[in-house]
Amino acid sequence: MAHSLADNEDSLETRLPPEPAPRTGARYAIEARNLRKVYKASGNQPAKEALKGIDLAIPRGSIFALLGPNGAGKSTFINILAGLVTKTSGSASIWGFDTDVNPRQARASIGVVPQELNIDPFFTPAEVMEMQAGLYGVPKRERRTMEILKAMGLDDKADAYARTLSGGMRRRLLVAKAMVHNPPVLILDEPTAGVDIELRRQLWEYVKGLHARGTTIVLTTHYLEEAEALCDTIAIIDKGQVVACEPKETLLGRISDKRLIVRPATPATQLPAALAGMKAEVRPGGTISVQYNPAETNVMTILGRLSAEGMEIIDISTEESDLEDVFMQLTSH
Ligand SMILES: Nc1ncnc2c1ncn2[C@@H]1O[C@H](COP(=O)(O)OP(=O)(O)OP(=O)(O)O)[C@@H](O)[C@H]1O
Repeated sequence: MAHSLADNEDSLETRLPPEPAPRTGARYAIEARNLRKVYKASGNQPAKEALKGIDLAIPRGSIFALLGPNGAGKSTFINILAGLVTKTSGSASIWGFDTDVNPRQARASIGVVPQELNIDPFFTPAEVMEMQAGLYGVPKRERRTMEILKAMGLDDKADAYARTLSGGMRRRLLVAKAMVHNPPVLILDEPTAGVDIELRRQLWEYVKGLHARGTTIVLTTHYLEEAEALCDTIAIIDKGQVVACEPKETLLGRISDKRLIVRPATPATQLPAALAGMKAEVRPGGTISVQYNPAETNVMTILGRLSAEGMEIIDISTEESDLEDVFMQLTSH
């Protein structure tokens, strides 16, 4: 992706970020060091330490997921990067630009897609794009309104009132709007919250398209399935701290437990005594799921115990652990 530049610090033109001079950390799209945020006490609300020293390095070119339970601090982190919340201490840089030292370039290096669908219903997508381009000081000759709308599948809606757009189209318009100044990093805050499965998958395809064209993508999500399907690297934040940040496969490999699913001839209504002390449960339909670590427990031992208790088994299968297991283990929720 090309980044030409207005370099005048005094100019309002913060549009296209220059390639920063190579230096430590510049290979990261985003780098946070010991980032802290304490929201001050107000009224009867005590002060809240929302970020307790976040260290995070998001590689350039990745599709990166920021996962965490409600209140973990994900929005606070994103809002600090977007320049909407002031950090208490620590440092953050975007595309190699420190947010304190080069705030304009840092801000020009990211586009943020907010959670809310806040689009004026009486503007058309083309007008929304042109206004945003004006805000970022992108000169007319460099504007790519139709190109971006096309990439988001909205070119045929360029001149329709926003109020006539479907929810999915509005979300795509917000992504298009965030791309107006050609930022190398795009942050999506819960892009598919409350969106049905079909639309979610459609949005994933658009996001993958932007990534394939060179944009680094960072998204927050509550959907483990979304992180698993879309992202190559995943960080889990809990109570203002990073509890894991690894390539997806490494993270999934952390849990070596598997599950053995046993289907008895007579559907089970309660756990057999033979499984006492094991992590087991009866599933709807009367199958029994037993969690085990293959390095410690032999499947035949489990089956042998059930047979010895008189159970007739008609089928067995195994399941690998998924992101949900890792998430539950790391956040102990
Ligand atoms: N403006 C604020 N003033 C005081 N406390 C705040 C403020 N914004 C957030 N908090 C608190 O900081 C903590 C982190 O909130 P944040 O919104 O960053 O979490 P989150 O991970 O984005 O949660 P969610 O997934 O629910 O959006 C929470 O305890 C929240 O109540």
